[in-house]
Amino acid sequence: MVGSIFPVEIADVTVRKRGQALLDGISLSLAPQGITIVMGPNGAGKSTLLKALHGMERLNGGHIQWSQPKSVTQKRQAFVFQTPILMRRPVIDNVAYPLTLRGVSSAEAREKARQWLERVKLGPAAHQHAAELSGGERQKMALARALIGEPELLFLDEPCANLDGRATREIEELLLVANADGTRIIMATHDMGQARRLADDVVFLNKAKLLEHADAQAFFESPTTPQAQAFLKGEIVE
Ligand SMILES: Nc1ncnc2c1ncn2[C@@H]1O[C@H](COP(=O)(O)OP(=O)(O)OP(=O)(O)O)[C@@H](O)[C@H]1O
Repeated sequence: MVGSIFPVEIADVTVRKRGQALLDGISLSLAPQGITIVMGPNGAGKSTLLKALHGMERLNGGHIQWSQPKSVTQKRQAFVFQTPILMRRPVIDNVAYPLTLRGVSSAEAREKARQWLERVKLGPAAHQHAAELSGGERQKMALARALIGEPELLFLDEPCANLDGRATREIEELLLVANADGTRIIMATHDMGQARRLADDVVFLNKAKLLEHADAQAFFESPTTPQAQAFLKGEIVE
């Protein structure tokens, strides 16, 4: 049994594009358990941080040190984007895809996908075309496709940004169950209520810089920076 990919040490990470720093000297250590919520105003660098951790951004400085080699680390992660990627296939094949990629037989992959579709309450939609699903259903499908591979770490970038309350609640319940079952979660959200409901710890970014990393209770009750205080009051942060 190979050990955990956690903890991860993020040391002085900088990402620049077209002369602009999207991440500016970020240093952070993330523990093996829980749900980390990445918060901050528009353009703060939340998506870029998630993508950098997932190996999707070239770093201009610093480094990210996982507790396992890169080849192991990347296979143990999954990423759910704000707008789910849809394959032009039935829902069940979209969900089975990560397993077929790994060489699991089509019958076994489809059976596992069917079970996951039941868990996310999409069982009746299994044979619909993915493009026929509503926004909330697409996100649940994306979540099932991410979780079917039993990732040690799941990234989510604003997964509920365009969803109604009911779909948001369903996604949050699935995330809490996944986390209780052992999947580490790192998620970017604008939604303060969602952050309060889900976070064990909060990473607060503003203008490409890390301003706070704290336990959720400490962050929400006594944020230390004026920017986080203003953000939590719903003020515009500059
Ligand atoms: N490929 C790119 N080239 C140039 N600038 C970019 C690129 N991607 C993002 N940016 C800019 O970098 C900044 C940080 O973007 P990022 O998406 O990480 O922020 P965010 O906190 O996730 O924002 P939002 O809440 O709006 O999604 C923004 O100003 C954005 O416009």
